[in-house]
Amino acid sequence: MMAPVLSSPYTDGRAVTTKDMKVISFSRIAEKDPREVARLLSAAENEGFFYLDLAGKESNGLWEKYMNCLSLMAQWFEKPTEEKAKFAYNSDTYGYKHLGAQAGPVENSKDGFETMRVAPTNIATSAAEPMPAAVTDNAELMADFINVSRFHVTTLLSAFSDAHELKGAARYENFHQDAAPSNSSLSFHRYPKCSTISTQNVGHNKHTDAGTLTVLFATQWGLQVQCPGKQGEEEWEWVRPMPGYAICNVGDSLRFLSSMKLRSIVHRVVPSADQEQGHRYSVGWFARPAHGTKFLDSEGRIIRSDEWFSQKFDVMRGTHAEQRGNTLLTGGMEDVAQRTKVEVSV
Ligand SMILES: O=C(O)CCC(=O)C(=O)O
Ligand SMILES: [Fe+2]
Repeated sequence: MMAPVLSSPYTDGRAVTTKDMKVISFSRIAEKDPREVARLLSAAENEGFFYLDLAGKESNGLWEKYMNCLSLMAQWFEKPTEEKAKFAYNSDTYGYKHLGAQAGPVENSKDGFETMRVAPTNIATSAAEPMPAAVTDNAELMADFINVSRFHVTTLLSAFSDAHELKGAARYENFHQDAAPSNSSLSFHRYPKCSTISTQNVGHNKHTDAGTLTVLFATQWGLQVQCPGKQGEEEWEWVRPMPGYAICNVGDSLRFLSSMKLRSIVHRVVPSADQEQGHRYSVGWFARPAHGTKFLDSEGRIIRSDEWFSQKFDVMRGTHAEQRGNTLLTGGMEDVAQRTKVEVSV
């Protein structure tokens, strides 16, 4: 059973302002309702983040699929680290990532999450680098979760293609043929229980997502987005967890493919009151274009999406000083002052 969503991310329960985000009905997008498509486009062009209401039959039980897969993986995360580390394959699309492998939200800190990633091609027991039994024994469930997530992404991408009047191979969904090799991946994240005042091995450093669209599932506080504040400086705002709704965001690859018409939002994860009580979990379907897809990036280069992806993950593992040196971490969404700011606390 899922615990109820806490009313506040703060341990003293104080009221919180949350980011006002559009709620898009997936059913209406699937039906090509022009008003809903216009709202979707406005969310992607102006905000870069939106809630996706999964209640309709068109969503094919996606929320329940997420809950079933998460409960399997939450049990798996209980295993000792040495056990989990057997599935670390030095890949950013499949296998285990240990706590602290990337830079954290605070200067000189390391991240506070473990990840188990499942690539669509990696579920079969026969894979050269096998997944844990929690995945292979439930291959159908995992494949179903991935396929239905994919269907959601394709439907959204197709709405963007229509809105941007793209034809044939130029349509966004056509860079995402299921059979084409890509870095698309299903990621299960666990942020171990911690105190909200710790700064080492907590949270997830600021970033934009490397791929096209992310469909994120989370029922606990922790996620924050960067928004222009009153003083002209960027400020962090909390994203309210909403059971039954996925949180979608436009990644660098889709922004670049759209010639910057669509926007990404810089986001991060910091410890919240939930994490004083137990681990925090989030699950993401990270859609990424087929290998070889080319675009103009935020460094002014024509680059392949798979190359952008691998450079970005290298930067995420780098030091904060290295991250300040180019636009890769936040995809060019920050001005120089913001990008080079040293974060001394969260
Ligand atoms: O854990 C979360 O809620 C967000 C994780 C995230 O932004 C990511 O993995 O790209
Ligand atoms: Fe992200």
